[in-house]
Amino acid sequence: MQLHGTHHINEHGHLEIGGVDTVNIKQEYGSPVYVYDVALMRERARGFQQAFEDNGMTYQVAYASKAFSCVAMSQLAKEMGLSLDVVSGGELMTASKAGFPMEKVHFHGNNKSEAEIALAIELGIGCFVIDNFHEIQLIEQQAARQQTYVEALIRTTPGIEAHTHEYISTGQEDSKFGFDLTSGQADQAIYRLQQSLSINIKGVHCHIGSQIFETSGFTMAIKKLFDQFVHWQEHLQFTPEVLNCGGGFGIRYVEGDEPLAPEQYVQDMIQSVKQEALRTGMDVPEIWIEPGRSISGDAGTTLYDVGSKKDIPGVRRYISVDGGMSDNIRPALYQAEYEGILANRGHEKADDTFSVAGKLCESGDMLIWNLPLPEVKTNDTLAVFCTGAYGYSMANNYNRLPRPPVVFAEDGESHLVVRGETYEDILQYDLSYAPAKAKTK
Ligand SMILES: Cc1ncc(COP(=O)(O)O)c(C=O)c1O
Ligand SMILES: N[C@@H](CCCC[NH3+])C(=O)O
Repeated sequence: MQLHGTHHINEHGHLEIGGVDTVNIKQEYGSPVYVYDVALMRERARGFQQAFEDNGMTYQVAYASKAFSCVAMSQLAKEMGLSLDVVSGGELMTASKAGFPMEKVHFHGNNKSEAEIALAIELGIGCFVIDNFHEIQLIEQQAARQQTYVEALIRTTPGIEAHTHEYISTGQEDSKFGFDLTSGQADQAIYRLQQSLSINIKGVHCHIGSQIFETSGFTMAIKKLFDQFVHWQEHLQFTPEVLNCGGGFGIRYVEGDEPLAPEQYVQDMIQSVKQEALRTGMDVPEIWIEPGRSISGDAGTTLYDVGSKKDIPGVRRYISVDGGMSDNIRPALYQAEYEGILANRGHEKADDTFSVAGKLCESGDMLIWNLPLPEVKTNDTLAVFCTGAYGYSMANNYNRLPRPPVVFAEDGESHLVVRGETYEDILQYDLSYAPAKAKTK
């Protein structure tokens, strides 16, 4: 079992994260609980930044807050000198509440509402990543209403779609996002934006997918975009100042996952941009990236309490935990795989395999199949690793389970950064139904 960052087994045989014993964390905050290794998030973010700085590049590393967003995470992103990618009014308000510098916020989304656009302009965000023609119109209306103008990138679909560690070329018809390059939609969008009095188009964005293990998809996209840059310069006199290559850098969830070091993705990207600039005679643009999973993913660990057990002789041994697809929907949604250990007995040898079931009313609510563990007992603490991205952010109240708290651990201290939901929270939106007259047929 490979432990990440500050995760290690201490002298009591307990898993420790950020210098804090996870057995104590479970005792103090209850379970399930998401625990983040803050030092590891700092290391990941710094790795990306350093790679740009070592190459003397002008850059922005925007944390994709969809991976894990809360006020404390936005504050940490601010402290780490990151920009922020948001995709909704909710993520935008979270950044605003955290005092995140709005000029470093990039607003994404294929269906931003009028209200979201108005709010973003009011708050003074750094730029919109424009996805479609409808959005151009909405932004223009809102900017005119607020008597201002905005900066923007256009999101393009370069015809390269990455599926985990594979990539395949696809046509624009397969993506709901962005302006297609080959059909001329992107050309039309640029022309349209050049006429705009309220939108300044400063560059181009593309995002080819998520959990990518190699750099060839990125380099192919960069090549395609530079061909387009030449075309735009010739025909539209448009030269992008910014090239945003998106996110999607993979992490190691289980044995067999072999992501590159974060710096490597950036190195290859920079090299490819420089090569393409040389080939086409264009200037090297600013490079922006948007990592989500690769900053918060392997920093997060979920602690559960083991409850019931069920042995089916000759078939399987099940253990059930006090959470499941409500706090981690990824196994049910994507057949995502995870590893875990008993956090209170980390030094003991695994001598059998157990399949970890959630407590929700679905057979598909399985977190891990056939996990090697020592003989599991009720009230053991199960730690499931790499739940830091798209765990809390995709959590839900299925079966009316309260969402777990989030704890940041660093330098031997734990901090509650999102409190766990209570039954009162679950019930807070419910109103009674008491019609004056009972309806009769
Ligand atoms: C536009 C965009 N940027 C960034 C990301 C972040 O991706 P990841 O968390 O895989 O780095 C996503 C999600 O895939 C995305 O859609
Ligand atoms: N939510 C997905 C990834 C989607 C990324 C957002 N564009 C996951 O958990 O892997």
